[in-house]
Amino acid sequence: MEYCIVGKNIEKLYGAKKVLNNVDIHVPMNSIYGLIGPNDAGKSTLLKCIMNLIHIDGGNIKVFDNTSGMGKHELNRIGSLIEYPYFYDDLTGMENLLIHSKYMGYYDKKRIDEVLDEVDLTKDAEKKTANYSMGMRQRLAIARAILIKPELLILDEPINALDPDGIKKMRELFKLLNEKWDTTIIISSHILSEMEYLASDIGIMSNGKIIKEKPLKEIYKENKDKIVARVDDLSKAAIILEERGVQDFKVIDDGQIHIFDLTHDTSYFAELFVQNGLKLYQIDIVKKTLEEYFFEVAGKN
Ligand SMILES: Nc1ncnc2c1ncn2[C@@H]1O[C@H](COP(=O)(O)OP(=O)(O)OP(=O)(O)O)[C@@H](O)[C@H]1O
Repeated sequence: MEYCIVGKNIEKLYGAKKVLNNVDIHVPMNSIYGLIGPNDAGKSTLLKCIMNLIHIDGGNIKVFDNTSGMGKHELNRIGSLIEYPYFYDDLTGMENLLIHSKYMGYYDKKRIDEVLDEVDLTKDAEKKTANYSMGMRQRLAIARAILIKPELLILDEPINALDPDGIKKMRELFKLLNEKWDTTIIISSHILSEMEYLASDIGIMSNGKIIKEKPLKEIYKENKDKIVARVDDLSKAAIILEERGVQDFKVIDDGQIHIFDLTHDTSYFAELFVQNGLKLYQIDIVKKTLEEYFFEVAGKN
């Protein structure tokens, strides 16, 4: 597998506190890598270390082919949004992007108009950013990050200030960048349902470590689906299952029974319950969500 970023044994201390404790990270080329974890896990710190905004105290980070980490050459291939989106607030959105494109040596007025349109800011382009809402600042920061058509995009909680429409548009934009330009994207977020839509790979951080790293597809494959049935008499349903030798099930308080033994399908259990006189209100196969997986993994750690 080809990787865009490989970090090994990364350590970062603030005073005596080890904020990153031997972090290993592997970001596959052309992936959308969702970095998730509770508050204080160290996600922003890790992204800052990858960006070389702060120095690491141990370990190493390979960016593209550069084993010394992020250098000048790599920075020209990267777009980022880390923490609060700062701008020259006396200038307009457009002027801020013009300055950034000159600074990056990527002057293309057409591209500036294009990114403003992509983040839905065309009509606000001539307003001073001092008058932007937080959501508008976040969208302008995303426009700035994608301006140079980066090969790698590093986004720290890029959607937390956006409304549902803004979140949907950004999701489509990130997917488009990934599919059309092969942009590798590392994105940290607390919105796990959003990560499920977006990410191809997941890294779970807890207490300054990456405790799990996997393609989302594998997470789904490993985490067994379950059959969820809603019936009128849960105790009777449990007895019926036991009589049939089904042991891997759980009675849930709110009228549901969860069956993890999937050697039979839903129609088998539907027939079994109905033939034994139960009222069956609903029966479905349900996939484990990323949120459930996250709590399971984070809970163990
Ligand atoms: N400049 C700093 N000086 C001292 N401690 C810091 C500094 N920056 C971060 N920390 C500490 O490092 C720890 C990890 O912070 P970090 O912001 O990386 O976590 P996070 O996972 O991004 O959290 P959140 O989800 O809340 O954004 C926290 O305990 C924080 O207080």
